[in-house]
Amino acid sequence: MKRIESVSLIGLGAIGAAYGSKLHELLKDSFRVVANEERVNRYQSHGVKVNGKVYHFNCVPADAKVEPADLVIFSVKNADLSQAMKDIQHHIGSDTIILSLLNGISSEEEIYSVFKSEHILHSMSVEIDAVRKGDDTRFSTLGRVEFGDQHNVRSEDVLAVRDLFERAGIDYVISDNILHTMWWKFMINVSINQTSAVLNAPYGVFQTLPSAYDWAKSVMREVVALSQKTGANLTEADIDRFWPVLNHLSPEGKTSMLQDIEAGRKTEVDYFGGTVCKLGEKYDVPTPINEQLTKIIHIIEEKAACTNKGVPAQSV
Ligand SMILES: NC(=O)C1=CN([C@@H]2O[C@H](COP(=O)(O)OP(=O)(O)OC[C@H]3O[C@@H](n4cnc5c(N)ncnc54)[C@H](OP(=O)(O)O)[C@@H]3O)[C@@H](O)[C@H]2O)C=CC1
Ligand SMILES: CC(C)(CO)C(=O)C(=O)O
Repeated sequence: MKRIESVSLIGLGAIGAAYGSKLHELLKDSFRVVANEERVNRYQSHGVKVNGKVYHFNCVPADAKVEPADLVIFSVKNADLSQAMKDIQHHIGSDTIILSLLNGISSEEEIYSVFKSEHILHSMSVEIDAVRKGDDTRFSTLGRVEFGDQHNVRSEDVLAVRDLFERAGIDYVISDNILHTMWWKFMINVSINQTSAVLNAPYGVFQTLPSAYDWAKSVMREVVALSQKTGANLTEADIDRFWPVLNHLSPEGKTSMLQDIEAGRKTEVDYFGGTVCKLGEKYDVPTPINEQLTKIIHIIEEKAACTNKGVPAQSV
């Protein structure tokens, strides 16, 4: 069996730092964090905090020529993926396994279009409630990584990643139907990320207010309808499967999209509601709630961009 002895990760944010802390504890300096000079200086001068503990990861500048890693993990936001692929290219060799922990349903394809690698696994992290403020990440649960081969076979790569997760103490599930798994997570993000962003609501609001969760479910139903056309075939039972997951998250925890809104960053709305609306047009499936959510979130982003530039929104 292939054994993963070296891992390179790009995107030391909430997700990257949370899983990175486990990989660093296992692999020490064979776990490398790739970043540009400004980020490397920042990570090296203060370290990165995960649940109160300061980590000094082995940071490698993006332009350094290095030995390829056994496994490369992407954990940037979708809009940063294209730059991240350039920055981490020296870490990807012909045998390197690639995992993308990005939400949405397009990152694996985007990575394939650049590296043409047969070693890209599909994956997603679920039931994790990591919240990041600057370089300080906290989580109450690390959840699990669900991953699999695009043909749903237990390939050598799948078994190698399973072995790594066992050694690192990262919970995982190997999916037998990766398309369905990816779409299930997509449905959750389209729903809970976007509704939490416009309601300014941490998980506790959805756990305790039936009206909020009912609305979130109506967003999921648009994705269920679409999935019937794409072959992912989600059903009402898949919606019901999210309730116990939601209740396992910290009431104070926040979706990655709400964290983006609060930090005045651009969100991943184009990869969630934006994608739903495009697919809705393609397959002639109505997606009215996603259309409104997408519009509202774009407006919130525009307001934040004005604030960031010091321009009052009313003068634009
Ligand atoms: N947070 C969560 O609970 C979950 C998030 N996800 C998904 O995981 C992905 C990452 O989300 P999250 O961790 O929350 O995002 P964050 O914004 O917390 O982290 C992204 C990190 O990527 C860094 N980055 C961006 N571009 C580069 C680059 N070229 N080189 C090196 N570093 C780079 C950013 O650095 P800087 O800050 O310096 O710009 C930032 O630290 C998203 O797709 C999200 O939807 C999935 C499950 C749960
Ligand atoms: C499912 C959820 C909401 C938390 O793990 C997530 O994926 C996110 O915050 O982006």
